Amino acid sequence: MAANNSGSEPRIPEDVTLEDEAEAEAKGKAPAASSSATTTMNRSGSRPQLDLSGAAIHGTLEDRNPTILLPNQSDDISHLALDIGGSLIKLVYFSRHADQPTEDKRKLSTKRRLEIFTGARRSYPVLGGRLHFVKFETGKLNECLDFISSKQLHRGGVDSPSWRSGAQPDNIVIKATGGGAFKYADLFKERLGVSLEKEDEMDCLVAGANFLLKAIRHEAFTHMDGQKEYVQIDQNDLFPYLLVNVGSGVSIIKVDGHGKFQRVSGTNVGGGTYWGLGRLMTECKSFDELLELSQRGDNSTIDMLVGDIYGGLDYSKIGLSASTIASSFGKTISDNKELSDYRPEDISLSLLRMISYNIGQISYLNALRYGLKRIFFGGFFIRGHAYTMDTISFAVHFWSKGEAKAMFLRHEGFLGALGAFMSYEKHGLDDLSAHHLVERFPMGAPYVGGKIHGPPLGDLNEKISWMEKFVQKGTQITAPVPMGAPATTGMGGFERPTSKGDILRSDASAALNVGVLHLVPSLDVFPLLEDPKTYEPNTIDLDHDEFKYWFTILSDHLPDLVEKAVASEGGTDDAKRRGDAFAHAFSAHLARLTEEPAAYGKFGLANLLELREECLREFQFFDAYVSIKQRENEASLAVLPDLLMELDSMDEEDRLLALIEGVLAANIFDWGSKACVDLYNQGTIIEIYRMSRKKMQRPWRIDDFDTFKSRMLKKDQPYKSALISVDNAGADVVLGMLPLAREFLRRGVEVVLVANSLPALNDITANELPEIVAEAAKHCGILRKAAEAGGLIVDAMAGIQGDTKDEPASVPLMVVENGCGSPCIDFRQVSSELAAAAKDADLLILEGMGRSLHTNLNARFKCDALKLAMVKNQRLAEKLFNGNIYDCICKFEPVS
Ligand SMILES: Nc1ncnc2c1ncn2[C@@H]1O[C@H](COP(=O)(O)OP(=O)(O)O)[C@@H](O)[C@H]1O
Ligand SMILES: CC(C)(COP(=O)(O)O)[C@@H](O)C(=O)NCCC(=O)O
Ligand SMILES: [Mn+2]
Repeated sequence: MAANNSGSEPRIPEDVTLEDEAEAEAKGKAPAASSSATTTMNRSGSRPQLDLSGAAIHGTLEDRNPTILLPNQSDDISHLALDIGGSLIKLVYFSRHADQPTEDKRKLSTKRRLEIFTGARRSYPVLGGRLHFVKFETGKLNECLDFISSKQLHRGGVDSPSWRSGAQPDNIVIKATGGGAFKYADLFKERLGVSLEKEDEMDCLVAGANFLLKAIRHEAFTHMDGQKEYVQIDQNDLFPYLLVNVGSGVSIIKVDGHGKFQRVSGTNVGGGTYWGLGRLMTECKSFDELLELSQRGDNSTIDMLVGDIYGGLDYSKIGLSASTIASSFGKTISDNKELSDYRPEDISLSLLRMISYNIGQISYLNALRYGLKRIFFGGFFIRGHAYTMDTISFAVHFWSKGEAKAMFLRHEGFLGALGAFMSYEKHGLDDLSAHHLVERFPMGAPYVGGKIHGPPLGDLNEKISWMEKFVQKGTQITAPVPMGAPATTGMGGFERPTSKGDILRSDASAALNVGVLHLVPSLDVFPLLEDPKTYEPNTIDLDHDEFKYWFTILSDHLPDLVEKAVASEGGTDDAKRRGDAFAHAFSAHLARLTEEPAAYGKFGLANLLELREECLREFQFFDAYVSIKQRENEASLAVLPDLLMELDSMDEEDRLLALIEGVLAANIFDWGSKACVDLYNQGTIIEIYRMSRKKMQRPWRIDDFDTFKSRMLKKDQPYKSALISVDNAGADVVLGMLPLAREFLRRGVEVVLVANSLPALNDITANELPEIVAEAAKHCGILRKAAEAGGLIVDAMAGIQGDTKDEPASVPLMVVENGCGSPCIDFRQVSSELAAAAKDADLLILEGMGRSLHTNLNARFKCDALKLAMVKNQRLAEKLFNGNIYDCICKFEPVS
């Protein structure tokens, strides 16, 4: 964990994306010790390297976040790389997950677990952790040095053994690129005792861009007429492309492959020119101030336009409108005016247009020269600024007559630093794919519209204090995005920016655009997805109207959620503080997304619901619904024996129907649905369950039950292995899903129950499930034998009701975690445990609104799939099924 260094950390006036070390989610596993014992890792002779020899998992195999011991790892490992440019210093650093003991109640026998893991075990060359992105002004190098020093980044972070033992960082080498790696090498040695190992700037830019384009799903986007659109990059069709890095100066690189590139051109008129000239010509003290000014500018007072020359007319013969700039700053020659006679706003806009347009044009010419159609723009000049991107895109589009496409990168300014980081040998990043990376947006950095800046937020208390400060100030915890779509003439010119907002989202808040990248090597693509490339988890696009609706739903639900969360932590004053901070943080995210829906990349409802859970965890609410879940589990387990008896008295066909009805009816217990929560005031759990069952009337809104039943009754083609993804705690799992699982077991079908890795609303987790199964097994031989066979019940608990030794062996009942902490599931990123279990499955059952309606309703799988849910939201029922709230869905999709 970060040291509690409030007050001692440097002030960071630049945007920073800081670690959230409040909770750990490591799933990194060490590679098999033998396989890496002799690996040589030293590509370029630098010392920082991970020595994985002898690596071993420390702790029990059940640990979700096992500590990895690297006995042969020298203490001076560096997890930091720098790009020291003419204007800005960019840092990329890696923090390993905090070693947090996980309380794991799972009763899986080690033997069974090993069986599962044998299938899933692989060697993970990269350790689980997080990549952070931070920048400083080069002119404030000292702040950067203070930052590195306070976090001991040059010594592997404050958690590293060398830091704790107070060892000297002799011989530590840090990868660095950019001119400053040469210029400031001595200062780094003097201040931090570290040597900078220089990496070639172009190598780094290309390595960084290639990594991002390969590993981050929504890294690249187009920006035309104010519209941002993410572009899916096909890995097999990435090269060649043109990379234009707009930093202080501009580098133009033709990229043909990994490590294959040529710097084909460049221009000295770049970001430094805009900022430098702008500073001289206006009173601006910061780059952002200058950019902000441009948003209120009118360049027609400064630029000579076609209309100025043609008496207000277009020069239509060559396609130039009257508002096209004929000559940047050209008008100032004819007026008898001094610099002070011009508005700084107009100057800034003229400058911005001149430089952006010029860069766009030169880039296009180079693309033309090499026959390239795609141009990626990076560098901090872009700064995610809508008008800058629109201007560049316009130039590329205009000159290429739509043939070439300008694309931008979310990690625009960090290409070089990432590339330098990549140059550490054997960190394993090269092997990472999109499914190993999860981007999160913690409130780790102070961000607010206005000018509040502050220290990096290392610990929970600091974060809470920040949120409180915002509230006290009555400041809106979001900064508006002032730019509307600029009006284009379509004829080679731009009108002025149409929106007149005057605040550029503060630099610190812009940090939210780039989150912390969590490296989770144990995530996998679900192997039963029919086509992972075209798979889209979200059923409905979160467009403007849809977002507005969910904004209201989630905002309305907040007070109740906070109350539950605070109660789950004992209702203490500390919990109340954290509850308030959580509410403000989540509201701030919502407000941010309202301003710019694409702020965090391509965002669907699944992401939004997960963001809420992540926010809770950020403020250390690990299970807001814990007592509700317990209460409902107990009440449901008490009536389970009667239900099982009732089911056992039915014939096969009636029983199947009763089971599916039971699942649908019990899915009503959903604490995320407002309508359902209102219902809970009207009766006990069992009363509501009975009422819900009584109301089950076929045909359901989607009713494939008969086809499913026929398939189940096919005696010559029984299923072998069913993956059953469960949803909510209480009646949902106990009275709905467990009896269904039992039906499969009694038919000789192996069952793997799939549950969340982390809590989300009232969802049952994989940790909680074995106890429930064990409880249920006390009254049911089928469940008991299967749970024993699956290692779910340890020996001591077996034989509770008579000796089962003489009974025939059962197929196993197992539990695996799905890798998620959300009410939805994205099958591109599931636990390797689930991926391994899926290999033998011939039936997948998805249950609940989150996992089978909000997500995956249209997903196709390689095995038979049954999607079961009660629709607990009127709008969704109308939108998806032209139906009503409490409609039921039983969608069966056999593969053949
Ligand atoms: N906060 C900032 N301070 C200074 N320049 C900034 C800032 N934000 C964006 N910029 C722009 O980014 C440019 C630097 O981009 P960058 O990619 O970091 O290049 P370099 O490596 O040359 O420093 C500056 O010249 C300026 O135009
Ligand atoms: C979060 C949920 C998807 C959980 O549903 P579940 O998967 O448990 O069936 C659902 O509660 C939901 O969409 N709630 C918000 C809509 C509402 O309050 O009407
Ligand atoms: Mn749920």
